[in-house]
Amino acid sequence: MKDEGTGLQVYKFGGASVKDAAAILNLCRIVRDFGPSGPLLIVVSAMGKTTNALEEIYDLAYHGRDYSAQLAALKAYHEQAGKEIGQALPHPGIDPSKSDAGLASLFQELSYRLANSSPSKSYDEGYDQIVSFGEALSSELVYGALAGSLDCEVYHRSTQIATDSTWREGKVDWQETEKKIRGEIQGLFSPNDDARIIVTEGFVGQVKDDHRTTTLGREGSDYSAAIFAYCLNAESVTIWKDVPGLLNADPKIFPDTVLYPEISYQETIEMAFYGASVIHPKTLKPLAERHIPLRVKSFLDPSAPGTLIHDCQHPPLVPAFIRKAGQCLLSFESKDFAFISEENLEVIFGALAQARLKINVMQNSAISFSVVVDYNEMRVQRLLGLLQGQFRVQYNSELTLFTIKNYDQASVDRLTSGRELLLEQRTRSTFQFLVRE
Ligand SMILES: Nc1ncnc2c1ncn2[C@@H]1O[C@H](COP(=O)(O)OP(=O)(O)O)[C@@H](O)[C@H]1O
Ligand SMILES: N[C@@H](CC(=O)OP(=O)(O)O)C(=O)O
Repeated sequence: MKDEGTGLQVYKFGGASVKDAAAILNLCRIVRDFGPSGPLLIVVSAMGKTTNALEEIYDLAYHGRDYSAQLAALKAYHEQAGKEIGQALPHPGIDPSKSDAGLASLFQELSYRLANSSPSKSYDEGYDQIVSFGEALSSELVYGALAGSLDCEVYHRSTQIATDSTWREGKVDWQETEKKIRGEIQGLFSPNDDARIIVTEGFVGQVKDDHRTTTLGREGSDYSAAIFAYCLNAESVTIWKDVPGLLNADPKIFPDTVLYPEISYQETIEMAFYGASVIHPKTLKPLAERHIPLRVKSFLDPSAPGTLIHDCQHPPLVPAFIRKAGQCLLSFESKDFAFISEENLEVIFGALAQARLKINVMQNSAISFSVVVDYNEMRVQRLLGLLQGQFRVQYNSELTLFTIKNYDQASVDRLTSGRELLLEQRTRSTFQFLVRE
C-alpha cells in the first residue's frame, strides 16, 4: 500500500527549458502561475547544449589540447544569461552580485580542474568531475531567478544521489540515497509552511564512500527527478518539455504525431527503452514502484494538460514509432562452427557486460548470434579484444533501429517500404528492424 503522501511536487526542467535568460524567466512564470500552493522541489539540467560543450572541453583538456576559446564561450553564455536575468527581475530577492560571484567561483574551480586533467588519470572518472559543472551552473542561475521573482522562500541544495563508482552511469544506492535526501531536504519542508521551493541539480551523483562526483548517464535528469520523488514519497512529478506531452513519435522526425493524454507506466517504460528520448528510460521504475504519477507538460504552453502517466487501463493505443540512430550490429560465430550454445552465450554476454555495451535487440541462428547495441568505438574495440580469440566477430556501425509499438500492417508498410532491412524481429506488440540510412 502507498504511504501517506507528503504533498510535495517535483518539477524537472531540462536543457531546452533553461537554455537562456528568457527560458529561465519563463520557468519562473510557470512556477508562479501554474505551480502548486504547497512544497515544490525543482530539479534542473544544464543550460541548452552545455553538457555537449563540457564534453568537448574535457576531451580537449584530457588530450592536452587548447580549450580556452570553448571555455570562454561557455563562460560568456552563462554570464550573459545571469546579466539578463538580473536586469529582468521585478524585485531582486537576492543580491545579483551573489549569483555572479557563484558563477565566477564555479568557473574558477572548473578551470582549475581542467588544467589538472591528464591522460594519466581515468578518462571516465575525470569526465564526471568536469561535465557535472553544467548542472551546478544552471541551478545557480535558476535559484537566483526564482529567489528574485517569487515571494516564497527559495533554497538551493546540492543534495547528491549516492551511487557506486561506475563513472558516467553511477548505479544508485537506494538506501543511502533515501537516507541522505530525507535528511537534507525533507526538513526544509515543514508541514505548516505551504509554499517553499528547493532547487537542486539533476544528473549528478556522488560515490557513497568517498564523495567523488559521478553522473547518472546522458539525459539522466529525468531519472534524478524520479529518484528524489521516490525518496521523498512525492505526490507527483512533472517534466517540462518543448513538446505538448508524450506523442506517438518524435515530432522532429515524424509528421502528424498524436498526443497520448493518458498512458500506463508499462507502455511508457517500453517506449523509453526502445528509444523515445523524451523520457530517460530509468525514470519510470521508481515512480511506478511508489505509484507516483508522472506528467509530461509543455513549457511553451503550460496550461495545456499534457500527458498523465500512471497506473491505468486504457484502450489499445495508436502505433508508436521510435527511431534510434547510432546503432551497431555485431555478429558472433564460433571459430569451430560449433552451434551457439548456452556456454558460448555466457561468454558473449559476459564480454558485452565487461565492455559496457547494452543490447537493444538480439537474434540467433544455429552457428551465429547477433546483437544490436548503441555504437561506442572504444567499447566495441574492447569487446573485440575479449572475444576475437574464440569467435569470428563482424560488426557494422552507423545503423538505425526502428521500433513500432502496437503495430499493425499499415504502420509496418508505412515505415519499411523501400528500405533494405538488415535485421527484423516481431513480437505480438512490437515490430523492430535495422537499416542503413
Ligand atoms: N514520443 C515522443 N514524444 C514527444 N517528444 C519526443 C518523443 N520522442 C522523442 N521526442 C523528443 O524529445 C524532445 C524532448 O526531450 P529532451 O530534448 O530530452 O528534453 P530536455 O532535455 O529539455 O529535458 C522533444 O523535443 C522531441 O524531439
Ligand atoms: N545535462 C545532462 C542531463 C540531462 O538530463 O539533460 P536534459 O534534461 O537536457 O536531457 C545531459 O545533457 O545529458
